[in-house]
Amino acid sequence: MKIRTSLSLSRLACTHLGSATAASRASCTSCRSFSSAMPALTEKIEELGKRKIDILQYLRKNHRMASLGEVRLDQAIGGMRGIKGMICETSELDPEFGITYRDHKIEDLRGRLPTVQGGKEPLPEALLWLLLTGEIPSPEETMMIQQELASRAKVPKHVEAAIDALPASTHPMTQLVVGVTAMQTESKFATLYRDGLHKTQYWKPILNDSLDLIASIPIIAARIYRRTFKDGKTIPPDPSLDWSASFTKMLGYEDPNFYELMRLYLFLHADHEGGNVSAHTTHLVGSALSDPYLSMGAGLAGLAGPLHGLANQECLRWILDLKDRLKGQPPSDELIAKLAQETLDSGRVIPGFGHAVLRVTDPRYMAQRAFALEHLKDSELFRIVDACYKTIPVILQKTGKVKNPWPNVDAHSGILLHHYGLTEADYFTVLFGVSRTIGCLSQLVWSRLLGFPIERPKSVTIHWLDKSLTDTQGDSGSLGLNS
Ligand SMILES: CC(=O)SCCNC(=O)CCNC(=O)[C@H](O)C(C)(C)COP(=O)(O)OP(=O)(O)OC[C@H]1O[C@@H](n2cnc3c(N)ncnc32)[C@H](O)[C@@H]1OP(=O)(O)O
Ligand SMILES: O=C([O-])CC(=O)C(=O)O
Repeated sequence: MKIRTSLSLSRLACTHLGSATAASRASCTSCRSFSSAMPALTEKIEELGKRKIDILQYLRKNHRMASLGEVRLDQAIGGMRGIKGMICETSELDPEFGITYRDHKIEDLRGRLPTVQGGKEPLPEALLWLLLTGEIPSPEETMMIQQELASRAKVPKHVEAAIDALPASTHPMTQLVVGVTAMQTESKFATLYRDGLHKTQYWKPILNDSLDLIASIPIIAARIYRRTFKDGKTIPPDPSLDWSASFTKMLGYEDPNFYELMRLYLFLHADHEGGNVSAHTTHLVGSALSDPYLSMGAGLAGLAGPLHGLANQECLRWILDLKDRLKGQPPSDELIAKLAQETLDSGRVIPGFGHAVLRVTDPRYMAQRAFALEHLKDSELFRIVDACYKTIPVILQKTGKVKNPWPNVDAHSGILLHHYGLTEADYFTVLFGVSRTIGCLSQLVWSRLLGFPIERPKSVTIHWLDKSLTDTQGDSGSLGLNS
């Protein structure tokens, strides 16, 4: 499917050493780092980077010791909620309004980012451009990055072999982590670092590796799907299609409405500021100058946790369980309340509800709900999700401890995928992971561009807490408690 423009683009040559011969370019360390990283995109990132670096330098010089807030004991014990301890440029999460991508709300971008001709949903490759450059791309720029990704989409044989060495029953997220990590052999950053690349240049091969990985991860992900859930025969990428449609086709689906859903899905799940588990892990590992393949592999391992990305598979299971119990009857508040209470009583969480930062219904949930209202209004599973949307927050509120009783992104995605035939819940987080490469790797490019150091917060022992807090609060401490 084509974007709303016709543009013929050849691969752009390296501008760094404009007139150098191919042989001299191939032997030049700096030039090799530039050679295939899209000069038009690189220049835009560099331009914005200069402005941001100036601001950071000014702030460092004039406000170095300014406080961003105290750190309380409950935050140290409670997963560092609310501590402002890192910088992320690509997106920001407001508890009341949800995520903004470079200051643009989800619902605004759903009318502004380029789409395919005749389509409605934003193209994730256009979002990648926005996250990297801070600018909404033109259709021509979107086409440029789309073609760039299509030309980079390839997976070495040893990566396929590494995945194929695992039993087909291995959880798809484990296979994804293995595949992405095995791609590390391709890292240009790792090679250039060993060759002595100057630190101000790191971000360029990081960008180069990131584009390669974003381009290729759909091939890895589709291989996993085909070997675990289908006949094992792979379907090649289709360079005439956009990134999402080509991926969907590789999975084995060709419904244009499913292509639209996947564009929306891959757009919505891409980025959620810096502190979520997958982004923060990618950032942390990357701060040690591990390359994008290793950093993203680690981030994906974090995404595979049921309190984070894996919640979407748990959600579909929960809803299917409810459907079985309904035995064809319309969903009743009583039955939903009963199942929810059983889940809570057994010491489990209700998947797809709650959030560490959000205090409203996730706008990503609302975007999926809007899609469902348009495309699958009559689906039984949608009716169940709709009933849960009205019933579960009340039940969670009654517990008195859940800070956010409202649904998050994971509460909706499963039934949409299920509607188009992708029913294998264990696979859902892989789709999330494919999308998240866009956000995590854009963050990684920016972390290296801004020259952030290795991340290393301070930890303390319970003894240290006991001693320093009780000394300053004037009580005698808890030293006798366990004796
Ligand atoms: C893409 C994403 O990652 S979105 C999140 C996906 N995860 C889920 O949907 C899983 C279900 N939700 C949860 O487990 C949580 O709401 C989280 C992990 C998302 C956020 O956790 P927190 O920030 O610790 O939430 P909060 O401060 O509200 O937790 C307070 C208590 O409420 C409980 N709680 C929070 N959400 C839920 C829930 N959906 N069901 C039952 N209990 C819940 C917590 O487990 C905690 O209980 P505890 O004090 O007995 O340990
Ligand atoms: O922000 C979080 O902690 C979790 C989340 O919704 C995401 O990463 O998409």
